[in-house]
Amino acid sequence: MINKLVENIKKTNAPIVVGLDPMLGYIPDHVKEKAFGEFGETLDGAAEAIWQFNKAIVDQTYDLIPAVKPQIAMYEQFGIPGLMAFKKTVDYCKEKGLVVIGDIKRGDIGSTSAAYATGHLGKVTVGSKSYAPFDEDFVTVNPYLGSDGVNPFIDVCKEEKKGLFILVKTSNPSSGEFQDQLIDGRPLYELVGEKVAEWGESCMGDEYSYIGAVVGATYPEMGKVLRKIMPKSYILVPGYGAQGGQGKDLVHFFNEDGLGAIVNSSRGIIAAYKQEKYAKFGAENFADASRAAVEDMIADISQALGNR
Ligand SMILES: O=C(O)c1cc(=O)[nH]c(=O)n1[C@@H]1O[C@H](COP(=O)(O)O)[C@@H](O)[C@H]1O
Repeated sequence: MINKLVENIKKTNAPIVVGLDPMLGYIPDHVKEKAFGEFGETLDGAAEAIWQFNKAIVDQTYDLIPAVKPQIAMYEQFGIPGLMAFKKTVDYCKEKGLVVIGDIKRGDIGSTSAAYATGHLGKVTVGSKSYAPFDEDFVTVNPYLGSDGVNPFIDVCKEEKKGLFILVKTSNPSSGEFQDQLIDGRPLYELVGEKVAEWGESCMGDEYSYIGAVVGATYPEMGKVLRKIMPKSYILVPGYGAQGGQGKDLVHFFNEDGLGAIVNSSRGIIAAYKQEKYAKFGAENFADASRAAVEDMIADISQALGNR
């Protein structure tokens, strides 16, 4: 899958990911009214609204982008119907040729991680049959439990030719509370970055490893150091847009070949119609506003990379 991700990035010339984080508050009234008319103000109604919202955005943007990142929490909050909307979204995006990064941030003791990896990346066996329950291409993994919590994910990736993005330095304001703690004079995130590089060595695709890292756009200086520590790992960079990251902050997350990083924006794209800049589209044309926001994000990052 790392090869497909790199191929899609080269084809679109757009190192970006659209984050499909569909909170109900971002969904225009006309979409909600239609869904609630059919299913009532129920969990099924909410799930239908988020599915229709996602589908419209994917239909208007898939030709411009290499990948999407549905964040499972936004679906899980609507229970089983929400998870069904998650799965429908994963399948639809794959049909459209997009790489799907399931943002699930899992990680546990080995046997439990193995079950998460089976459910999200692998196949589960039921009697004589086997099923791929969620079937994302990549997932995000929390490495706090150490190697035996991460290895089951790596094993499934090797079998299924899939990939991981492992949390190294997260974008949120409190991320330094633990991640920046010094151990023998070095911050913990650097030690985790070294471990990601080591895990990645035995997991090489053609140019890059399928074991990648997450490093927030909000910490560009740390991104520069981590880029060097993990030269063969793709870096998923969230924090663009709504959290304040801009193209000019991101150049050092990329390698000299212009590859090596993929920048996520969720609210900045899916709720673009709510921003003054895109207000002219109106709520009716929310997906056109998302397309314009994708085009602007690509231009911003390309310009920053061109100027370095
Ligand atoms: O793993 C992630 O994607 C992630 C890691 C991180 O450090 N920071 C971060 O914001 N994210 C996710 O990236 C998305 C950011 O959303 P926006 O701030 O709306 O663009 C959310 O789905 C977060 O859960």
